[in-house]
Amino acid sequence: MLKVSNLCVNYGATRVVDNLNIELDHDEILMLVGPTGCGKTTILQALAGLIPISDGAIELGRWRATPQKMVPPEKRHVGMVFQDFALFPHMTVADNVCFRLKDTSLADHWLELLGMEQFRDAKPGQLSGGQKQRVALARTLAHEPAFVLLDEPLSNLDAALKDSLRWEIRGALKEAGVPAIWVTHDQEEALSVGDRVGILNKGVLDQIDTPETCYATPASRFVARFLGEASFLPAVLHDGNAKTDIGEVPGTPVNGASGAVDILVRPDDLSLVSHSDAANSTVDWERYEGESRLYAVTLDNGTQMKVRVSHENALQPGERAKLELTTTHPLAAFAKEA
Ligand SMILES: Nc1ncnc2c1ncn2[C@@H]1O[C@H](COP(=O)(O)OP(=O)(O)OP(=O)(O)O)[C@@H](O)[C@H]1O
Repeated sequence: MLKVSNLCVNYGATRVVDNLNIELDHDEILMLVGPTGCGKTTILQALAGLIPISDGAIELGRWRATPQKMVPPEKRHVGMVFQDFALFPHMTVADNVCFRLKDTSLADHWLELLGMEQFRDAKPGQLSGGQKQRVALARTLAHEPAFVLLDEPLSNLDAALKDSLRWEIRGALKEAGVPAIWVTHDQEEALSVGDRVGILNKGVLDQIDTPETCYATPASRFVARFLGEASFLPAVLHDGNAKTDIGEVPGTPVNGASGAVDILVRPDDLSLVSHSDAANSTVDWERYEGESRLYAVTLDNGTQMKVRVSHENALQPGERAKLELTTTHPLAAFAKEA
């Protein structure tokens, strides 16, 4: 188990990672997300042993690193995967994967598993971005790392490739059976391929939990907004029931919120009907998304909500419409902001 306890990292007088606690099971994948500059790369560098830590401990198997006891990267058996692939351009695929490797049979195993065996003799310059990343992953896993750190491995690839490669990477990590921390900017990637998601806010982990829990019951408004479109609708929460101007739904209190609250509403928790006698809102703007349309709609009570509907349902800005809560699952209820 990879265990990070009360980890703090300072750059000079500035604390960049504050009291981080993570425990990862032997084959668990944690997706680490957060806004730019919140400390994601710093965490990976600290775990890899590339920078000193200021407080706390990192441990895995037989080693334990603290501010007093630096464990060098090679003793941690860490595998790293970067967005720019970091392959040697003058070496073939096979030589890249076998670089400093004692048992080269593992290289063949991972090249085959990642569909790259026919490119053994190619140089990185002859490969596409996705192929390069497969080689980089094969190289990392062939070295039998004790844990793997991935720093935005898909950010240099186009959208269509990202979608398939993320599942290949997940499959390979699961096959290797190692804990992994995967930094991404992509909230869809974070929610789909990880076993758990950690959301970092200015160096502090706001929440670490399953994707479903983080999305449906965020620990804070920051997490709610970071993981997707979020609208906050005034409601009165009583006995697990949230009453709003546009319908009643089950409510789950966050941090003991009760009475006058704001419930978190996602765009697919709502329906929007035009030409209704019971119109209660006005369309502000529309974003065409192909399969669907996203609307911003202001209710007559002044609250702006985002709602996603079928692409067939075209409304114009300024048009009156009826917005209704249609979900039956419980919505997270937050105390009113001061
Ligand atoms: N070597 C350094 N010396 C001083 N400050 C640094 C150093 N490296 C990073 N920082 C600062 O530490 C903070 C965290 O940086 P970090 O690169 O970990 O963020 P990040 O979440 O990975 O950002 P991004 O998503 O943009 O890659 C930032 O404010 C950054 O400016």
